[in-house]
Amino acid sequence: MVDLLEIRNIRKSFGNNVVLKDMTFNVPPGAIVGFIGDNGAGKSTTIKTVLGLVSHDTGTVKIFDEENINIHPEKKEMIGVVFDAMNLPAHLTIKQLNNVLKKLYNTWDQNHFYQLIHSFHLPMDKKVNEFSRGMSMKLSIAVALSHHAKLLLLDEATGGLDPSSREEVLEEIINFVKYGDKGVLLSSHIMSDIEKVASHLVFIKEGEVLLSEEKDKVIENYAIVDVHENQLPVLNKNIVVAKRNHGSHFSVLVSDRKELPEGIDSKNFSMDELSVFLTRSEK
Ligand SMILES: Nc1ncnc2c1ncn2[C@@H]1O[C@H](COP(=O)(O)OP(=O)(O)OP(=O)(O)O)[C@@H](O)[C@H]1O
Repeated sequence: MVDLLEIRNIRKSFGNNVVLKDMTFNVPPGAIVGFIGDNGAGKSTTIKTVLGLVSHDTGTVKIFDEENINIHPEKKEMIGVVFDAMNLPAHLTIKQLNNVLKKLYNTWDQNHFYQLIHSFHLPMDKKVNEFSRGMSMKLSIAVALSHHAKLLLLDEATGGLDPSSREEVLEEIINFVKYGDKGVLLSSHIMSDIEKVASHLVFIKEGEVLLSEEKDKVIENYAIVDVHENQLPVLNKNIVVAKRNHGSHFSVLVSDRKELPEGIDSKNFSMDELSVFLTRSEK
């Protein structure tokens, strides 16, 4: 099966500021890709580029194997999007919104929408502009999940949610990919969420991909080792992903712990530690 989303060598600048440099990764069918990077790393710009909301300078974006600029409006319905600040019509109640969305999307699934509204504990009678930030977020997620999308682009979608709402939303995201034909790009700063649901990890820093890998491979094979600078040359260059300098010592992230020379001990790491390591490392 072809990738649902394929981003190849994307470069984007705003004036002299190059914010995406050679960005390359993909979302295969069945995958939940955790998209991770510090504030300003380029996550939202990447997602906006995918949607054609900002133009890119060079590179290609393919959605469902078609260049995103050529994508037919009907196929656009197959993309569900949640941004941090969504603009759903403020003066409508959920029932009224349902009537609008029914006309907007050929594939609108009212039953599923109301099911999600119920399990997200959203009020039917309040207007959207009376919703809290978290409630608005849950509503946006319910909308994105209710038009039979094949690809979900979720930008910080779980950020403002309380722990039990986050769990409900994460369960729905896992449900979304369960038949193996749909995929999700999920940007988040909450590493426990990524750890819970992601099948793939894409870490970026200053518009560049530092690591793009299946999560299980990272957990099974990757390791962080502490070495003296004199020991650096004994490490196989092909397995060195990134390193951090601490004076005469280095912490090194390697992609295959089995390739480590004898006498160099590896340590396990949490997703949080991996995230901090990568964003503070040199390549
Ligand atoms: N419209 C714009 N004009 C100029 N610069 C922009 C614009 N949009 C984004 N940028 C810049 O692009 C860079 C990447 O921003 P982006 O919003 O993609 O980061 P992000 O990874 O989503 O960050 P956060 O985690 O804080 O949401 C930042 O330096 C930002 O200032």
